[in-house]
Amino acid sequence: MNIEVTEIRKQFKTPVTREGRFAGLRTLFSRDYIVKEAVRGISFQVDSGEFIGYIGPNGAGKSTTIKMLTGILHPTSGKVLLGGMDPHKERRQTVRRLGVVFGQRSGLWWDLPVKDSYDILTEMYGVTPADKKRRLDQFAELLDLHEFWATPVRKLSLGQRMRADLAAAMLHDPDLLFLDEPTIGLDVNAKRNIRQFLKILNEQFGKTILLTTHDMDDIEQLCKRVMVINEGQLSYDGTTQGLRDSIGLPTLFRVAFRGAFHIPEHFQASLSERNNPIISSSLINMPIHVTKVQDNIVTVEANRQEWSTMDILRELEGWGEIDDIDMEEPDFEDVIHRVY
Ligand SMILES: Nc1ncnc2c1ncn2[C@@H]1O[C@H](COP(=O)(O)OP(=O)(O)OP(=O)(O)O)[C@@H](O)[C@H]1O
Repeated sequence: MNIEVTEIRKQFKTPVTREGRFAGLRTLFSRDYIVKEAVRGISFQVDSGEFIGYIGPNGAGKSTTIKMLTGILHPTSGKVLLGGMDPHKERRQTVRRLGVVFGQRSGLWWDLPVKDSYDILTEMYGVTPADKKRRLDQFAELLDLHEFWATPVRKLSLGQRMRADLAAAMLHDPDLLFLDEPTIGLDVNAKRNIRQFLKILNEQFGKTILLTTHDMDDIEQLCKRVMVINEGQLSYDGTTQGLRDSIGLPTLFRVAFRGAFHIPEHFQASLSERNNPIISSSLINMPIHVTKVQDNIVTVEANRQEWSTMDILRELEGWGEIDDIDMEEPDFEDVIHRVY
């Protein structure tokens, strides 16, 4: 199911709080409001089958956007269409095709065993017993649900609860999934399991997934495309690799030479800068420069926006006979840090 979002805005009006006698009553009847524009004119399209990340700093407007997409909030202006339907006006039809998972709170009944929650949900969505059985068998295996099948939700570990919630969101076989922080608070192992499951949902089941997260490993490992929201507006919409490239943090190449090698002087900017910052400042703009030489290993920082990997390798080959090369991309956390 595709998503079409056109120029959506959301303003929140909160009454100005009065002070002094009868403050509460005066606030209630006040005509003065503070207007907060949480989302300020966002447009994007998501094709069926995409796995897209939606990231931004705290308070940027992510949850407000998701609430408008899922029909919980109505945009102050602009339009949302999910598979051609308005999620607010055609709520019943859209809800059937949506799955929503919030990492911070469970969609299951706290005191009931997991399986009882599934019974209620399948009733609510009118899922046939045969479909219910088929889907639960499938997810029980993929998410290892059996170990806590009869346990009340409140007694589950965070990782178990997340698995139970994901299966719950899939019971009515939605086309489109909204996931809000599905790996929050999980240990490395549990995160890996959840990511693997999400990958299967997207690649094998063809689900369209929009993922909100503060975990940049989620984005790197799962999403080809990422949108960044900053102060209510999109500041980036493109490939994850493109975001990395646009920030221009250097890639590190560690090259081991066999035997003698020669580094052309103009690539030694950083080395000489350490010794003499004045001489080399004009050379620092070279697309690659050597930052360290230790025995036969040369470390080179390269700006891959200016030179392709092939250009860089060709240049390095000219310096001597290469024994081995190790390449290290900039850390995605660092990239995002620059974007925010
Ligand atoms: N119901 C509301 N009334 C008034 N202001 C609100 C309301 N909901 C959100 N806001 C404000 O709108 C802005 C965006 O909030 P939102 O929850 O969408 O951010 P977010 O990107 O999801 O943040 P986080 O990463 O912390 O969850 C914030 O300044 C928030 O205080």
